[in-house]
Amino acid sequence: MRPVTVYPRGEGAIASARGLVKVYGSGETAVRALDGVDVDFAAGELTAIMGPSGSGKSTLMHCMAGLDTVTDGTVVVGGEDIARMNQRGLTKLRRDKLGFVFQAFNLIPTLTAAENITLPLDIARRPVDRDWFDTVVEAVGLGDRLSHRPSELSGGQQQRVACARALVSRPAVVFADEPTGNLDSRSSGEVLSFLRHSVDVLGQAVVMVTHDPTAASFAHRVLFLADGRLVGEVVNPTTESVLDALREIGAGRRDASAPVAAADELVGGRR
Ligand SMILES: Nc1ncnc2c1ncn2[C@@H]1O[C@H](COP(=O)(O)OP(=O)(O)OP(=O)(O)O)[C@@H](O)[C@H]1O
Repeated sequence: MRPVTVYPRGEGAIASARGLVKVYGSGETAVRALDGVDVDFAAGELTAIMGPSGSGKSTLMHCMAGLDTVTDGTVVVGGEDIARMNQRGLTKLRRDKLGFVFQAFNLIPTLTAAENITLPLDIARRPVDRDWFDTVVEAVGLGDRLSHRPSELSGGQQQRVACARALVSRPAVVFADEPTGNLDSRSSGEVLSFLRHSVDVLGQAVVMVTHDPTAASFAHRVLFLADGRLVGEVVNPTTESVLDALREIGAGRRDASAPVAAADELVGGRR
């Protein structure tokens, strides 16, 4: 594990945070969920965020995506400072510049795959760029399933529809929160391969929270959070190097004589 790469003044990043602090509550019960995070996410990069339960992964993603307010610091996404935006501005930013993939696929059961994919654009009354739609559908490998409803698709196929829905508006960044949390290993592989493909071939920026070292190994870079701080990164990760980094975090926080048990608990504790 090495120190987290931060670009000078965030140049070249599609989304950045500096000095990001998030405190929930106040007084004695206040929780400092993020404690001064500097981070940059680049286009053409799939970044995984890992760390123990309660380390601040979801909070970081929510603050970067304008889903939660920040206590201090700056967050810039697609050139806009979202820490200063009002609710209307945040709604527009999420609609126009961000894509989301959640653990639950959140597809509309009565709509076909194609209709689910274009739903955000249809709601926003924005035209569908047919060339881009075809590119995304081809990349996701669902060309022959477009007229199917979610109940006629496997879990992996449903999540690939959700990924295509996140990409169809050409967002600056896709945020994926445990995108493979509900999938078996084969379906996880399908979804992760697609997310990686969307980054390598379509130039997308994807940020993914995961507890799974194998899922993280699909990323270009894995960031590790502990107690609200970014404590290191692994570039071009493998399952093994991610496990080693988790052991390092576990070893620093617990009995150093039992780092492997600590890592196993971090990795397996959620299953
Ligand atoms: N709405 C909230 N109100 C109060 N405290 C919160 C709230 N949301 C999160 N927290 C606290 O902030 C800290 C970070 O939580 P967060 O959900 O970001 O962690 P996480 O790393 O995503 O955890 P997990 O892996 O369990 O999902 C935790 O101590 C949590 O209890």
